[in-house]
Amino acid sequence: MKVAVLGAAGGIGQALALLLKTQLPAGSALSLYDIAPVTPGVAVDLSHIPTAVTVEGFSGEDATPALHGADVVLISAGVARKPGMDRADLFNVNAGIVRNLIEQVASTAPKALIGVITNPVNTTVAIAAEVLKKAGVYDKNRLFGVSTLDIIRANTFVAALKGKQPNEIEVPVVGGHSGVTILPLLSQVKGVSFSEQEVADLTKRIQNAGTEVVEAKAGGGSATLSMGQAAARFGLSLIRAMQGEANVVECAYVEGDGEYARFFSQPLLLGKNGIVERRPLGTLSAFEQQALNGMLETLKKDIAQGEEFVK
Ligand SMILES: NC(=O)c1ccc[n+]([C@@H]2O[C@H](COP(=O)([O-])OP(=O)(O)OC[C@H]3O[C@@H](n4cnc5c(N)ncnc54)[C@H](O)[C@@H]3O)[C@@H](O)[C@H]2O)c1
Ligand SMILES: O=C(O)C[C@H](O)C(=O)O
Repeated sequence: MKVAVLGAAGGIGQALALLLKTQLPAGSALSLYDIAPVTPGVAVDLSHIPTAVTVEGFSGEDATPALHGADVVLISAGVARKPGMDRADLFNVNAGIVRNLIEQVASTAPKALIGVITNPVNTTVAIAAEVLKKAGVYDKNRLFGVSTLDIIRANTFVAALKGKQPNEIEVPVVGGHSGVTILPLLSQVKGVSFSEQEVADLTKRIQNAGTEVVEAKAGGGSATLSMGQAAARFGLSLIRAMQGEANVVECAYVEGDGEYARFFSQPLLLGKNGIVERRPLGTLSAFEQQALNGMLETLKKDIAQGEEFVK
């Protein structure tokens, strides 16, 4: 299997590349691309780690040398938030970056599974879908917005509150990846229960966790290390499913049946060609149902902005 990371010299890209170098199955290839000239050096640095994963690095305007033969492409190229900004403020710069990179994926690795990390995810995934469609290679089972960070955060916060080990907790997080569109389904977490106040407080904390990091970094960027871990988890799940492992389920932001919005994060059964089955959300509490209804206008607007951008 070959995994390409686009944006590989950045905060997320380097953390993700390190985790993939140490955790991809033996015989895998890791291909790093970033506009920054340091990228081949990042690859040389990683190549000294003794695992059976080859690493190559490419820089400059052309991403295609990194994309030849890629089975999975993870994209974190773009700018990150500073305090006072919300994710939508990144659109002006990142929309064009994602469009350009996806055009190159479409021409060079049209069958790859693509994970979009670059914000605003609610919108950049719609851009990616429209670009792939224009190129005649869109397959809605192969394009994912990576929302795994919301899940690992939710797992961490719930475990801390309830005195559990984080690996015992799995919180489904559905909707989108910003503010009110992030909806943790706390009513579905096995082995714990919550008061109404706990649900309200936890939901708010999970929705604001990105801002918590942006403010703590005080102008030095947004989440990179936890996102590296989240993207590695998601990318490795894609690889495990592609290699035939059964019952690999992850939540991600994908095009579904449009019941809530064209793109929506929900649990997905993964397989050799990406999504095998979109799983239903299950029974929602009254709080969750109200939050779901309340997010849809925002989410649909975010999606429409991406669709318009490519028209
Ligand atoms: N999906 C999520 O949950 C999630 C979480 C955290 C961050 N993010 C987003 O991920 C993105 C990257 O964050 P980061 O902290 O790694 O930022 P960063 O600034 O550390 O790294 C971004 C990298 O992208 C590269 N880049 C910029 N323009 C490029 C282009 N045209 N082609 C190739 N590479 C290019 C830069 O050279 C840089 O190395 C941001 O948009 C951020 O908001 C998403
Ligand atoms: O908050 C951000 O800007 C980055 C990312 O989307 C996050 O959730 O940490």
